[in-house]
Amino acid sequence: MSRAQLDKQPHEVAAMFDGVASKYDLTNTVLSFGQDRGWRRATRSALGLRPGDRVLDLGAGTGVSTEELARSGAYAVGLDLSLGMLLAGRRVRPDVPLLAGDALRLPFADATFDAVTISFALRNMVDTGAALRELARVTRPGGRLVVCEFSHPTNRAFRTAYLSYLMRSLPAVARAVSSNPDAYVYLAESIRAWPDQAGLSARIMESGWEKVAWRNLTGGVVALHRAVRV
Ligand SMILES: C[S@@+](CC[C@H](N)C(=O)[O-])C[C@H]1O[C@@H](n2cnc3c(N)ncnc32)[C@H](O)[C@@H]1O
Repeated sequence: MSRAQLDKQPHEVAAMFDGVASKYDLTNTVLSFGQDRGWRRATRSALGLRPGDRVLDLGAGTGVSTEELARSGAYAVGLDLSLGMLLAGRRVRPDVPLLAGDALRLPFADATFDAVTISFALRNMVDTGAALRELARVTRPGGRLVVCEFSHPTNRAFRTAYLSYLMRSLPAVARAVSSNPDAYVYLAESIRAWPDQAGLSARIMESGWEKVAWRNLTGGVVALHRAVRV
């Protein structure tokens, strides 16, 4: 897959997720060996939410990540570009507020949220810096950001085994489970091309955020980056 194919335009990304929406939650749990639940709990905990806080879950998809945030007693709202993902979410999570919209033009006033978060979606955005700046715009000064995203395992032997799983086994498993296996070839390629923990940290710092720190989950398969709105 070429770099050009990885740089998908927003309507192409939305169409790709429309195609996997019906089995998205199940496929995630299978491909991550059930680790996804722990990653979502860790994201909620890193946000330090208090009851009544307003939190935006950007790239919420089916609302599986938004639902976890609401467990803290915060008012959690999800936003996504793919109507297919939102409709699939509406069917199984009718109580989770989910809105249609684009990360680069969020339909919220400045400083609306106490906290913002994005799980496994920043990697899909054509302009990462612009999405992070737009998240900063809708967050109050001192508000928190947590990015939960695939990253790069730190142990060399584990990294080699993981890359083999990513590039060989994952597309094969996706062929058996998913309604759109090509989307999982894109997933593997986009993870490999994504910046490492320090690289993403630098990008966040350049985009309206300070006090950036990260924590690896599952040996660095996923990293949680925390930051505070300048
Ligand atoms: C891998 S899913 C993540 C869903 C959910 N957050 C989770 O943790 O499972 C990525 C989501 O990002 C959404 N997305 C990609 N680009 C977007 C954009 N520009 N604006 C809003 N959502 C976007 C996609 O439609 C997709 O539903």
